[in-house]
Amino acid sequence: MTTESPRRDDRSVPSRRKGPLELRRRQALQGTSDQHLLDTHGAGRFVHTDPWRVMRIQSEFVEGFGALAELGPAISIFGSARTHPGSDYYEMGVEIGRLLAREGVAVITGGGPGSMEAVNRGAVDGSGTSVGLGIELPFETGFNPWVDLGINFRYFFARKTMFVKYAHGFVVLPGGLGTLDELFEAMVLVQTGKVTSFPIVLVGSRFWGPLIGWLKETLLSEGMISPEDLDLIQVTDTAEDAVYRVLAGVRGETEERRGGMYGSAEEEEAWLAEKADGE
Ligand SMILES: C/C(=C\CNc1ncnc2c1ncn2[C@@H]1O[C@H](COP(=O)(O)O)[C@@H](O)[C@H]1O)CO
Repeated sequence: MTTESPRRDDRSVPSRRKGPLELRRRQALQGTSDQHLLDTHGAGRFVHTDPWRVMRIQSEFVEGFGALAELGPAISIFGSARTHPGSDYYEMGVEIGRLLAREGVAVITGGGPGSMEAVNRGAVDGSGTSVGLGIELPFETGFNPWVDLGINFRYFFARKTMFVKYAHGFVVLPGGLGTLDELFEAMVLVQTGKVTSFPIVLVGSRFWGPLIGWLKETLLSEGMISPEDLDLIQVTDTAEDAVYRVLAGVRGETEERRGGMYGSAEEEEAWLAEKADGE
């Protein structure tokens, strides 16, 4: 038995157009857009629908672009939400914020506690521009007191766009999952050519060393990344060198100065040898 195709103009099949959509059968029996707009029953439900979310997402981009368009030179700095004043990582963050501010470079952080606070604090101390891009979380922490220009986001992806679009490079302090997410997103954007000339400097060789070792010994040796991908990141141990490297990278000076991730090919060899000796 063959099944005949229904005729396009079969009037027994409910059908109608809704903007660009062609709707048939059950799809066509839902109300029109105007009916939904004017209907007061269940008012408030609409804010949980995807079209409404699209508007909110759009407004986050509009707000972000509007607030940051005239920021000038800026560096985004990531790092743990859990470090405390007095710890090495926190104090490193303060110093990096201060040094960038003194170079006339704005800092952009996640606006939260820990190393984010440290960097914002340093920027204020250095009389610079201190930006925080907050994120709505179930455990709300609010902006740290050293954020001078704060924008709160509902959506991670809109916020991430701002970190990249308005910064000329990234500095990454030790951190957890949030920091790793931000680091790897940046690396993928550079690897895939979505952003160019974008230096990424990791601070803390003891902290980052094992990750770099894994990238080399597992990802590279199993052919999951190319040797050039390892050049996407640099590692250093001082605030001065981190700021020097990220600003040199912004100015396109990276290649003259750098032979490998550890500043020079020799330094990198030495680090690898030390690691092989069972550090
Ligand atoms: C967990 C705590 C506070 C959370 N508040 C945050 N506010 C703003 N941005 C945040 C927050 N937590 C994480 N981030 C982002 O991720 C990075 C740090 O995450 P990690 O997992 O601590 O490494 C950071 O760069 C932010 O952009 C306080 O207990």
